[in-house]
Amino acid sequence: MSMEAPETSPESEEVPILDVRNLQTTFFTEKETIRAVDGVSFDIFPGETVGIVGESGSGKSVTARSLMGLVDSPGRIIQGSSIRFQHLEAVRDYAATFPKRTVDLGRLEQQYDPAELCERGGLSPREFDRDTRREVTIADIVAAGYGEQFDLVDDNDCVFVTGGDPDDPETITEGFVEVTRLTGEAQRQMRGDRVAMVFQDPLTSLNPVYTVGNQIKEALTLHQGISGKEATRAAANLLEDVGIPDARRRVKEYPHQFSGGMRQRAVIAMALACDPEVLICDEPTTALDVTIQAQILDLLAELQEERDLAIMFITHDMGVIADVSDYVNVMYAGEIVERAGVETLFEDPKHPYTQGLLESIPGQHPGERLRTIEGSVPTPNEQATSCRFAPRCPKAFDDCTEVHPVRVPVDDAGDGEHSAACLLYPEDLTEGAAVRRHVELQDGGDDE
Ligand SMILES: Nc1ncnc2c1ncn2[C@@H]1O[C@H](COP(=O)(O)OP(=O)(O)OP(=O)(O)O)[C@@H](O)[C@H]1O
Ligand code: NI
Repeated sequence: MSMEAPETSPESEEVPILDVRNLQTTFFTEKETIRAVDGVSFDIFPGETVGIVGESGSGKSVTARSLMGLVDSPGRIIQGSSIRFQHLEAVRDYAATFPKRTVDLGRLEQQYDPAELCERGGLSPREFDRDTRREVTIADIVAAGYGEQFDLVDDNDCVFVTGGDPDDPETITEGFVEVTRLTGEAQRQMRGDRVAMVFQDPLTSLNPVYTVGNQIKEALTLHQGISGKEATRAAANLLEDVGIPDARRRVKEYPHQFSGGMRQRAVIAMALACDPEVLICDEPTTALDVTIQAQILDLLAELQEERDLAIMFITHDMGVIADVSDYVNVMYAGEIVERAGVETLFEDPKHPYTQGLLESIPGQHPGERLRTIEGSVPTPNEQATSCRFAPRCPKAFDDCTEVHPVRVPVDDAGDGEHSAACLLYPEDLTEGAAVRRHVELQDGGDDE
């Protein structure tokens, strides 16, 4: 996985493997429109675990399924959303395999002025998770699905090269595969070979009528092209890697012969059979008892270290989040309301929702009844014009029902590592000035 090309600069290692911007996944049911994921932005670096935490119905699983290209009908990822997969080896591989779907963005960058395109199309920089039009790039416009209207790209295009010659994939130094634009074989290759997912219930991933070994072998054949005796051996090795004792015998057993914890280990082995760069875990330990849960979390940490895996870890359990994450995204009603490094989040939570979640961890106030946040997560049916947490928020004031907060930096360092979407911030401004700042940012900055 190392980047051996001599022209690769050291900075290229600093690129997040997944860059998610303004992700919006909407369910268009007969009865209503549900904006399950509504403008979510975050990134994940190789070897890093990014947690997503929030109450039931906040949009965690739909975020995960969007990254996997597994959104069920009547759901759709809508225009403006972008999920960039920025693994250099994968980009080269895709450019070689799908040359007709590969675009030289470097060339387009020389021909077009993104700010002018925004102006012409009436596009707000918010659409690209940017503060001002000047910050918008051609990559933003194309990735978010606005390239067609300016005749920059075709519907089919999904591999975007920003450095190097797309016709000579080995020379590529920078680029991305846009996950939201993948279809057909290109999508299948991403889902299998590059990004894998582990669900809460291992039985959704295991077929009861085949042996565990055969299912892992099938994954190995499909994604790594190995079969026969070699695959049998590799399957047993994988089971061993995930800590299943007596693996050589157990590959021949059926899922029902495994305990819950062992099944989840088998599912993780299956995910690893694809040798993915990104592993998405959606409540993988929720159904397990505490001891087994801890073992699975240890296993994931070990595998991450060995393979430099990027992990997105979803749970509603603040305790688990504290254990596994490097960074945490707190989700509420389809939005990320706070993001911080794990220690910062627990020591200095800024958003009243995060503060509420932390207060509701059992054992915070011994002898007292467990505190909970009253009420429940609303279903976002319309574009937000106010703070969706305001009706439950102990700190809400009048403007909270009038202005939709934008996520702003809240850390002392001001490096953007810690941000929250709440009208109480930035703290150094007066309440009125802070509210005005949010209105301005919402409108797309003070571009002149
Ligand atoms: N197939 C679907 N059709 C319609 N609405 C859906 C569908 N899947 C999810 N939703 C809606 O999207 C919203 C977010 O759901 P999601 O499953 O992502 O929540 P979650 O945060 O994972 O919750 P939990 O902790 O219960 O798993 C919910 O309002 C849900 O009703
Ligand atoms: Ni879920």
